[in-house]
Amino acid sequence: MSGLWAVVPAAGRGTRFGSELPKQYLQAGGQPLIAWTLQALLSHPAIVGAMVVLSAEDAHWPGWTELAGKPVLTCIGGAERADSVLAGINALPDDVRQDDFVLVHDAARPNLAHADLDRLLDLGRADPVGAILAAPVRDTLKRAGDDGGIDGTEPRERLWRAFTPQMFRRLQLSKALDAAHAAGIAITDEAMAMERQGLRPLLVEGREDNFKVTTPADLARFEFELAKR
Ligand SMILES: Nc1ccn([C@@H]2O[C@H](COP(=O)(O)OP(=O)(O)OP(=O)(O)O)[C@@H](O)[C@H]2O)c(=O)n1
Ligand SMILES: C[C@](O)(CO)[C@H](O)COP(=O)(O)O
Repeated sequence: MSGLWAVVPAAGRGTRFGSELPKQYLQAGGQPLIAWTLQALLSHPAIVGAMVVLSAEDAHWPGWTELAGKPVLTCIGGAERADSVLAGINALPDDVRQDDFVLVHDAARPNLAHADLDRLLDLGRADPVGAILAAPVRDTLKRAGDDGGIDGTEPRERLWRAFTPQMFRRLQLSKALDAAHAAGIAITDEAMAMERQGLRPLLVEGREDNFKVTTPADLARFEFELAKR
């Protein structure tokens, strides 16, 4: 089975994190978060290269052209994450066929485990649509009122939290993203674009520690995870 390219959206500003430096370049364990993310992907035998999607204003990209002996390419993303993902897919090398699976993984998720990637690839490759890593909601969900009080409790049966990587076939995903963009629909993950096409990607349960670094508490959590390695 041929290897997969990973599209790594890394063009965000990290507004919710609140630092001057975009969060994907914040240091943990002696290197920027994006280095941990790329190493987690490129050290896996099934991943053959990474397309890192950068902001046009990015002044921090270290300029890697190879990591773990595999090619690292870059392109410029867009205003929204979905725009960046589409730019990354369109910039992939021509030898990535239209029906090849591609993996999309947030630069801001540095703690991806190979066991999760193995499971996603095994199940996703066998699925007619593709698959995403996710985890069932295990907490009670409250809807907040404007005053900070509880407006109600939401049913959580069969609710899952979507993670990345998410894996879909190149042409099918680019068409779905194009369609959502044309319809002016805000897409927050690749699966949502596929769902809009009437497709039902497979949910693959992944580890809760494959979290996205969004706030300073998440960075502290990743540093704790590193200390356990
Ligand atoms: N226009 C954008 C926005 C986000 N991303 C990337 O998508 C991933 C997940 O997005 P998020 O956690 O929201 O990152 P930011 O957009 O940077 O965070 P914020 O919403 O707090 O600004 C990150 O790796 C981010 O760099 C991107 O490539 N292009
Ligand atoms: C793609 C994602 O990480 C899945 O949970 C999430 O939707 C990204 O959301 P963000 O607001 O762009 O961080």
